[in-house]
Amino acid sequence: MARIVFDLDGTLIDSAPDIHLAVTRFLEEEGVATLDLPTITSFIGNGLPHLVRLVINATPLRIEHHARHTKRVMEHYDAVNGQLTRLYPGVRETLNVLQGQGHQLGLCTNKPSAPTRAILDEMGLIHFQAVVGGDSLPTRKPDPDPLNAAFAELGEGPEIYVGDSEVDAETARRAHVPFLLFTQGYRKSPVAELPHSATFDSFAELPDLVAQMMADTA
Ligand SMILES: O=C(O)COP(=O)(O)O
Ligand SMILES: [Mg+2]
Repeated sequence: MARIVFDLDGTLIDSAPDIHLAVTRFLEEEGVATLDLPTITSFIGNGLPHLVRLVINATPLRIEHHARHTKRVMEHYDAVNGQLTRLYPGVRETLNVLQGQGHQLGLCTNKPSAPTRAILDEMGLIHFQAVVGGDSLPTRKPDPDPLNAAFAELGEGPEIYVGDSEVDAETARRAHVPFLLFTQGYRKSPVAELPHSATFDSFAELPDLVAQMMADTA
């Protein structure tokens, strides 16, 4: 059986509306014009401190206050996390199927660990034997270390990484791990520009895709 590690934002959950809400509350508090959902969605992928840097660059706010602003956006996010976030269709059923087939499941996200644990609890996603967050290690994706750490915690078996973005494709490439690209997440470039082993549009396709990859590598 395989070790399958998943990305979180834009892969298992559509969390952009809550991240947008947190940033909106923060910008209102600062008396600054708010940014729309597509803009904030395009900022997701490299972790919250990076997202706040992009927000600062898009507003009159100043980079000297990055640490304080990051802390405040995080507080707003912790307060709203789960309100507007939804699982992508079929996620729960597919995780149940893969776990039932004996695969070892893990999570590797650039979202900080505390809100990651909170949203997994909220969504009842209890499938992961390894959870690596954006602040779990000194580096984050696209550095391959967090992904490798998740696989190491899962023990033995072929490795598969499942994600939605440029950052995930690059992480998989650097870790030399087969990458399954979910096409309905927060990717900014065309599918063809992201290195991948296969793509899928719906979670119902994933168990067959995994079985096929295992047969190909056997
Ligand atoms: O928090 C982010 O910026 C991205 O999170 P992800 O790695 O789960 O897509
Ligand atoms: Mg993602």
